[in-house]
Amino acid sequence: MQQPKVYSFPNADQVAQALDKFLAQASAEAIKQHGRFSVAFSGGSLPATAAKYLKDNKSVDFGKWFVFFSDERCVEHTDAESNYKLVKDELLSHVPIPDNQVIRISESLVNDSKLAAEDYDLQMSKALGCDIVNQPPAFDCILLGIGPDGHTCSLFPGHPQVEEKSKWVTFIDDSPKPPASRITLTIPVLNQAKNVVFVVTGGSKSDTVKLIVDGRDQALPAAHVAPSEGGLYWFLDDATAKYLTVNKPAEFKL
Ligand SMILES: O=C(O)[C@H](O)[C@@H](O)[C@H](O)[C@H](O)COP(=O)(O)O
Repeated sequence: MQQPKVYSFPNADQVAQALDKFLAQASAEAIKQHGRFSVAFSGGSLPATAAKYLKDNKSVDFGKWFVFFSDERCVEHTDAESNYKLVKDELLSHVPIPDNQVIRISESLVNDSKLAAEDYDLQMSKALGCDIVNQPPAFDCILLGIGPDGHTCSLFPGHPQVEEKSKWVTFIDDSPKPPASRITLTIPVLNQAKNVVFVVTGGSKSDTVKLIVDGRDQALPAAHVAPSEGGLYWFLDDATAKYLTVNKPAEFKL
């Protein structure tokens, strides 16, 4: 596992500018190497930050992007709680990603999170064109946030989903963060990715980030994210990075 690369910026707007540059380069490299860019988005504040400059970046070949969701609430696609709706509003409705290259939860299954998770796993393996029965899919990029409790995706402290090793998509019906029913990628998938990028701004999680980035406190699910061969990145604002002393922020240069 590589050491995390930590970048810190004066404010969330500059985090968004840097993230735009990072994603533009990562997607260009992936498209050059294997003809597509597979990226998974979390919900919360992440889509707005990731899309702020990216949605107007004319250098990006969005036609070769395949968009997935690191986790998703078990709700209709038009529901205000839907991560698909959030990413659509912030990014998908502004850029030319073919609709059949956006892999979303099946609406017909949102009332059965177990079936929704199994279906999403099948959709994921079909879209990535690989037989992932024996090994997790290798996303080009997975974009993650964290909660104050150190959750990421819908992997929450003290919940069994954090330890799931044989499924690539699992489900939860007692999420401490509403809504209660969700599907989520599992740690083996996150750790197979070529790039995992945490985006945390606002300053309210500086203690949590310290425990994860410096302390690698395994009680916190986000600390389980350690890509075996891929890169691990933290895009933070200065208010969030202020307690880091072991993995101090480095100069951002691509
Ligand atoms: O569906 C979700 O709720 C998210 O995927 C979740 O894991 C989110 O990333 C964190 O809760 C951070 O959310 P904020 O960035 O809004 O604090």
